[in-house]
Amino acid sequence: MTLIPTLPETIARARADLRMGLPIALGDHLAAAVETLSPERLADLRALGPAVLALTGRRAETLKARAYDGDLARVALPAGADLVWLRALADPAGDLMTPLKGPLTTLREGDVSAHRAALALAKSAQLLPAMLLVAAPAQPGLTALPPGPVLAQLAAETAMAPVAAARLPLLAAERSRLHIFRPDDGAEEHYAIEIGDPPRDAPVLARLHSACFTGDVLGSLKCDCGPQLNAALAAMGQAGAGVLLYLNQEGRGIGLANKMRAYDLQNQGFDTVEANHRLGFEDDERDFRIGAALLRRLGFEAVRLMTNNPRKVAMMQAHGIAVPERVPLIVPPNRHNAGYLDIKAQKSGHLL
Ligand SMILES: Nc1nc2c(ncn2[C@@H]2O[C@H](COP(=O)(O)OP(=O)(O)OP(=O)(O)O)[C@@H](O)[C@H]2O)c(=O)[nH]1
Ligand SMILES: [Zn+2]
Repeated sequence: MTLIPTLPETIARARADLRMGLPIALGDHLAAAVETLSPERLADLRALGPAVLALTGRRAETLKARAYDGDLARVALPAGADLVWLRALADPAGDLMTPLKGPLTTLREGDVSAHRAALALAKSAQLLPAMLLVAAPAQPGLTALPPGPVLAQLAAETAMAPVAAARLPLLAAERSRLHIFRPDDGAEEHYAIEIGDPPRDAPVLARLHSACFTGDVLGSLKCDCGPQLNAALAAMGQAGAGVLLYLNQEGRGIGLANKMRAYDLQNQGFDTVEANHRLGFEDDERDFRIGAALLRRLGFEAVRLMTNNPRKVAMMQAHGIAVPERVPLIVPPNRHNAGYLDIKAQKSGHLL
């Protein structure tokens, strides 16, 4: 029967539900995102049984909560815990103002697959990775998913289909085409800008650019994205050939809202890596398999990759794209981004 939603389609619905504040069923648990949960729904969920707050190991570290499950911690809700308490654990914005949230009691033993799937879904919905879970059966009308298969599906590579392409003369290169690719899992579309008519049997000058609304569109001085984007297009224009992938992985994959939370933490004195960790994310949540898949779909097998990030080179090679040459893409620092660029060199291995 083809009219029943597939697993990836149901996951896409679950992402939308969580973003709206609607709980979902994960196996024998109901799960809701703390960020979007209303007080009324919290009360209804708590009426069903003892509730647990699932946090990533990263967030638990900041909160000094024991993460017995390695990459995640299950915090038991004390009797008086309300939405203010939950949000304070979920969101590090107030950590410095109200540092003492504990002592927190975390659970050990038992099956954590629903909790792990819940956190993976929160990340894939670009919400704060903090999920409230209650052991209760699925309710009519709620999106229901099996935890194990959800985890496997979220870790799997998504197929990308070309949707449309057209000529798009650019300031940097008049002979350019913009290609749109759509994933089959209802997630973000990604773009490829093909400059000139690069031969498919030779390494192409290529750039994998991750979306940065603040840098690319607003000209933010806090990062190097805008100047890197322009420099890459200019180099390709000059060479007469190239391909720039514009990947909608804003904020290294955490989304613009979480990136602004990270910026707020940076204004409190934390660096770009610490800010991600305090929010409960890894330093870099991007899936670079998408870039390799798009290059292959466009017919490229080898790239001269414009990047300072050795991880990008390694990920291309690991996913079947040869990188015979890395082309550095250094732009002059300014007084707002010098610290950020230093941290990328020190902690993320960027070559400067
Ligand atoms: N989470 C987070 N993301 C940021 C921050 N500053 C910039 N970004 C994001 O970081 C990404 C920058 O990616 P790129 O320039 O493609 O990659 P890179 O890893 O720096 O490597 P290069 O190829 O050398 O530029 C974009 O998605 C930005 O939105 C920050 O402080 N926190
Ligand atoms: Zn940027």
